[in-house]
Amino acid sequence: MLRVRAPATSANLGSGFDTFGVALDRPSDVVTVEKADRTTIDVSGVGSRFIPEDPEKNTVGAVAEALDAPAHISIEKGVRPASGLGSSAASAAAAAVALNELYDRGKTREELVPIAAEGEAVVSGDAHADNVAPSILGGFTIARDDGVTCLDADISLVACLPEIVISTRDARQVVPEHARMSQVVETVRNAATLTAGIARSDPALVGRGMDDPIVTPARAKLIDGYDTVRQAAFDAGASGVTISGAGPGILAVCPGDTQRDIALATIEAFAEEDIEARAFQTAIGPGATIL
Ligand SMILES: Nc1ncnc2c1ncn2[C@@H]1O[C@H](COP(=O)(O)OP(=O)(O)OP(=O)(O)O)[C@@H](O)[C@H]1O
Ligand SMILES: N[C@@H](CCO)C(=O)O
Repeated sequence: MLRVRAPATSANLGSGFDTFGVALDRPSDVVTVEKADRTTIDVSGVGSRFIPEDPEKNTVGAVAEALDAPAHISIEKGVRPASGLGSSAASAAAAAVALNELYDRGKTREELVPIAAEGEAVVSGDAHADNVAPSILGGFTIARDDGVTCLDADISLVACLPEIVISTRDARQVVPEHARMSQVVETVRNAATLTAGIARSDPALVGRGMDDPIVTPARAKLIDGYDTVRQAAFDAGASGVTISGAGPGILAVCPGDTQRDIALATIEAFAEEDIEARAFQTAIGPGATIL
């Protein structure tokens, strides 16, 4: 029997759609695996009643299949599903690390990324790796089809989670098919600025580099109160604010000692719209850990 904790993640960071992601130091999922003749799954914890236990429909089932590692898999959810905090990816990442170890498959952490991404295909129709990469490797990750680049950084964040449900599948439907060249230029400029900010652990640069003129404006329409909350976070000192993953979570970068004020400001701004929310005061953190 083996237990692995894998963290929530925030993907995209605005300018890095389907490419950038960060591991968050909280919340997380814990997955326990035990060898079995066929894969079975049980799920407990936050939002577990919305998560299928059928291996064909749960992200961890796809991972067990891809590693040819049948097991009884117990998932303790700490990351609410359909949150924008990489809930489905946290379970997949934990299962990939756990099953690789349980069956002695000898894959490196980087080799486990596309395997865990198979789980994302089950829930969103697309095997994007921008959540599973940081959940497995930790830090800030740049996920490409041919591998992952990983950087450590010390950045404080607030992840605010409103009581709204948006599925990644639905949020991918509103992504524009085309962009103007001026928008592409702005996105490249911002993505480069953000990456430099990560390399320097500079929250001002990271925040400035999160602006995205293409995907975020289209998705913001799905989140009631998005503009109010974004402005409230900036007023409380955030250096950058964007949608976390496919939403509805919102991610704010917190310079200096602004974290608590930003967390409260985002909760209050959602409350003004009659939406309950909770805010995690978090930071870029480590990847999956064998317990
Ligand atoms: N192990 C799992 N954990 C969480 N959700 C799962 C799992 N397996 C399947 N699902 C399904 O995946 C969906 C949630 O995934 P989705 O990608 O929409 O949200 P998310 O992972 O929180 O968000 P994001 O990828 O935007 O950060 C729900 O419909 C849920 O039932
Ligand atoms: N890059 C993905 C992350 C959510 O799974 C998206 O924004 O759709």
